[in-house]
Amino acid sequence: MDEVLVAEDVRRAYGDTVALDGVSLSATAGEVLALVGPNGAGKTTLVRALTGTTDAEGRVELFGESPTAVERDRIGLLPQSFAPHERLTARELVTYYAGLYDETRDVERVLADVGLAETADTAYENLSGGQKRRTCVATALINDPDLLFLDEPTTGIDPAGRQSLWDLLEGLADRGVTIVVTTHYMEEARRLADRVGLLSEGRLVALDDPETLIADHGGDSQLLVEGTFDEGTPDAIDYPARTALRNGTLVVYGVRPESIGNVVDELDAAGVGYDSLTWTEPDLEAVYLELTGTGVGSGGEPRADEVAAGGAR
Ligand SMILES: Nc1ncnc2c1ncn2[C@@H]1O[C@H](COP(=O)(O)OP(=O)(O)OP(=O)(O)O)[C@@H](O)[C@H]1O
Repeated sequence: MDEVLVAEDVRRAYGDTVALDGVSLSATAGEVLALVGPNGAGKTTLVRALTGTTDAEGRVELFGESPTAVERDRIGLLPQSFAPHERLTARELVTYYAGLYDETRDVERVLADVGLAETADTAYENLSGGQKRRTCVATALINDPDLLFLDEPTTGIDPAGRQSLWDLLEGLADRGVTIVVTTHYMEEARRLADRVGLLSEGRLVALDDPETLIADHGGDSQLLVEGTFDEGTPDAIDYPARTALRNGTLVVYGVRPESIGNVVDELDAAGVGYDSLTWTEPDLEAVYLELTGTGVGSGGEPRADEVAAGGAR
């Protein structure tokens, strides 16, 4: 398969801070690769190393050339920090970026694709956070790139806007565009990516398709029982699966949906009252926790409570 992107042993340090500690990966045409990790894991530095916007050790090739040698039109980049001129409208901004390339897509089509057709004449400073981010995405799409890097494109975008952006990116990938996207939303990575790379402290701890990652490292499904329990409660329940208290929640591991009734019977038999039951499948968050000992959390910050949960396993 033709590799559009190859990176080998990429390293980058800022003084004593090791931002990238030997990352190797590749991507093929039409592949969506998601890079996931909490704040400080190295996602932005990796995107910058892959696009040649920061110096890094190791080998990076895009279309068989060094990032700075590749024809500019072929690459689209949405940096994490991107602050366009506030007084220009969305249409003016996208038109401005179109002027930087010899050949571009139609400005109106790109604005429509990112859902800004109705707000194209609003000054950037008056757009909502999500509309601003979508304007930025549009500037990365205007040159009709073959390889697109998006550093946290959906941050600040509401669920409906995220959904439509995902649909847009899937359409691009179907047309053969390779997409490298960073996110700290695990579900976004699972939904969008052909392969997910889990970054922790500058290292790529796993890179595979999300369902394989979950099957290999996600562990058991769990039944979460909310209520008021004491330390002896897990032992009072006569159920074959492992049961533990985690931050006040009674967790029964390895429960299949069809067995939830059996757990309820055991809780009743043991005289354990509860407020609610929630059944959860293993997900990428569980994979990350298993492989790194820490969680990512919805805001990208490491989840201390999940460190404790990891210890309880
Ligand atoms: N220009 C810089 N100067 C000094 N240190 C930096 C610089 N850029 C990144 N770092 C450090 O490198 C490490 C990786 O940062 P990076 O921004 O790549 O992480 P990230 O995963 O993108 O985080 P976030 O989700 O917060 O954007 C962090 O410890 C960060 O403080």
